[in-house]
Amino acid sequence: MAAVKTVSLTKEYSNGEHYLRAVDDISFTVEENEFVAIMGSSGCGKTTLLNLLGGLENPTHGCVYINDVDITQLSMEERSSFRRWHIGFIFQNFNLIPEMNVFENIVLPAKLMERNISKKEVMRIAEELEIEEKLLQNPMTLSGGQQQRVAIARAIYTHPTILLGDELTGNLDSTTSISVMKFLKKMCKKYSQTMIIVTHDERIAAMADRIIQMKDGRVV
Ligand SMILES: Nc1ncnc2c1ncn2[C@@H]1O[C@H](COP(=O)(O)OP(=O)(O)OP(=O)(O)O)[C@@H](O)[C@H]1O
Repeated sequence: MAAVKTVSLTKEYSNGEHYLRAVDDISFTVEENEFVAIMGSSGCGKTTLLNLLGGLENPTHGCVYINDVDITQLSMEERSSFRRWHIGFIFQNFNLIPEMNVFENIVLPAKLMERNISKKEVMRIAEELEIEEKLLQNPMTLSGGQQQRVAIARAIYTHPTILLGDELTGNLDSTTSISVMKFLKKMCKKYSQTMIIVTHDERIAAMADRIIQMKDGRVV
């Protein structure tokens, strides 16, 4: 079974009189346990594609299958529940909740899934990401790179089958980026996860099993 499959996936935005095809008729498959990097110049549609894969936007045409479920056919409510159980999303702007401390942010998706929280497991992940001393702090008091690692910890704590990341190491220096990616690869292997990331960083992309190159909304 493919972990992710898109069929003629298309997203058009209207800018007044004009239509822009940010994602233009993309069909591809990502296998279970595969690590794919999406690359391409600014504005070519990478973030839009990732948002469609994660069900955060509706396509104009086409379908997205995640674990054989066409998420474009789900209601908003069904899609949020599906996303919670199957997809981990690491956003470019982190989306951390300022009213909660770092620990509470990391375990929030698991709480929403009504799972038991293991402090030991949070600690293990936090140590790998070198944020173990920040767990009781407000995330807004952390550096951009530290906030990014909190967002990564939150996305992986529930071990989602699909991990989607938009420039997930964009705020980290190159040594930290590589070590974070090595850790994510190890976790994906251990928990049979599939990882799809958008990156501009050639060294990060080189760690992937496959690179998908985009140009003007298409896979080239
Ligand atoms: N909500 C929107 N409304 C109108 N146009 C949009 C919207 N979101 C994205 N676009 C346009 O769609 C195109 C693709 O944008 P997208 O953010 O997917 O590109 P990208 O490859 O991720 O770029 P970058 O590498 O700079 O982040 C761009 O021309 C952008 O202006």
